[in-house]
Amino acid sequence: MRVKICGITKVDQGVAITQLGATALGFICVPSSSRYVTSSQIKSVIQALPSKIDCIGVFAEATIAEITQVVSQTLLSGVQLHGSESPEFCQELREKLPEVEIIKAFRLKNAEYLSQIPAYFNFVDTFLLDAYHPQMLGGTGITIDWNILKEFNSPSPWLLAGGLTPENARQAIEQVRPHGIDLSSGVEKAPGNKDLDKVAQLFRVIGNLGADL
Ligand SMILES: O=C(O)c1ccccc1NCC(=O)[C@H](O)[C@H](O)COP(=O)(O)O
Repeated sequence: MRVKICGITKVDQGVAITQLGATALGFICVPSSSRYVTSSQIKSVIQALPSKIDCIGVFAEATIAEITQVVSQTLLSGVQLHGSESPEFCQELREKLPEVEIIKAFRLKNAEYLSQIPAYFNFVDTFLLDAYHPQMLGGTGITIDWNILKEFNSPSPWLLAGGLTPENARQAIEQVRPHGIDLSSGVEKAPGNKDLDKVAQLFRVIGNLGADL
């Protein structure tokens, strides 16, 4: 199972979280976020990692040129689109960056929001289902109503996000059965400052649960 820890801002924390077992790190490339990091900060973290894991840049309403510039300045392996990017935008990005994983995030207010997703099936590699907040784009700590995901079927793998913590992650995985999970504020001391004890607790709690799914 993929475990993505998002909102990495510090080299030592990126290294420690990789050693604890994360399969992906997320870097917030949205300037208005308190977890925002520059290309140079991203590169410093990635160059220090002890093993090769997925490194994902998170963007919202950025232009194709802005995204490709950050990817070319860093060693990002994937791009997460967290705004209202269209299927056409994803298609164009895929043509520009054929080797880069494209993750499209959806912020779900209710079950009807899931109906937007099929239009993206041909243009993205992975989906990320996150909680809806009227003012904040992500890292909100709000949990999705997992019941609305019972009917969700996707030909592509998908990650469950939104308010996951070491306390509820195991139940979420067992109930929702995603291909992976994404956590940010649930393993933080403050925005952008990860709590390594909580990250370690997370990996103890989920153990090798992924192997059973
Ligand atoms: O985390 C942010 O500050 C952020 C800002 C703008 C767009 C996206 C952002 N985060 C995206 C993520 O992938 C988070 O990990 C996801 O929203 C889950 O966050 P949380 O509920 O805190 O676990």
